[in-house]
Amino acid sequence: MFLDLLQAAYPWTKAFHVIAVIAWMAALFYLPRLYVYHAERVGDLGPETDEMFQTMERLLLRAIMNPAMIATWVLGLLLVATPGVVDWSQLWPWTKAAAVLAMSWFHGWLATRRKEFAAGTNTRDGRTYRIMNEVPTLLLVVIVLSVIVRW
Ligand code: HEM
Repeated sequence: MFLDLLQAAYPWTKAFHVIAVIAWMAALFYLPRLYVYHAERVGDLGPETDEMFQTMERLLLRAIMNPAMIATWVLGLLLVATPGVVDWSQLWPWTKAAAVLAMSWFHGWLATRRKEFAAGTNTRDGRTYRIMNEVPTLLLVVIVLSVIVRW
């Protein structure tokens, strides 16, 4: 019964999964960019700029990044539960799962860095955030190749 429902909803579940993924990725790309500017400029521009960055970072995390991650996970797991969608004897579900777990770790890493900026205890420089900005790009490539090429 529930499985029939999942099967009937499959294209919709997949469509909303991809929509949630796009929102999540947009935030995962933008937040480390904000951290680059925050880490590099805050000394020159004073406490008002610091507060403005903090507000942008908090809202991006709370209003977009967290809800988008939850929606991506819930809809993704519904797809996993849909009969005939995932064949665990193939390689692609495993590479995708590994990259998705790494993406979720990156999300948590960014959330911890936000708390440090809010407490005024950030120790990392702009260069570190520039480098970390590449992490979601690399993981995105692995995920899209996994689901589309299906090795
Ligand atoms: C968070 C946990 C996630 C789970 C459990 C999950 C699971 C799934 C499953 C089972 C499918 C269906 C595959 C098919 O019908 O062929 C799917 C499709 C898809 N996923 Fe995810 N996914 C997750 C996160 C992500 C992320 C982070 C991305 C991108 C960064 C992503 C991108 C996609 C895309 C583009 C498709 C559509 C592929 C197609 O058209 O066949 N997913 N996902």
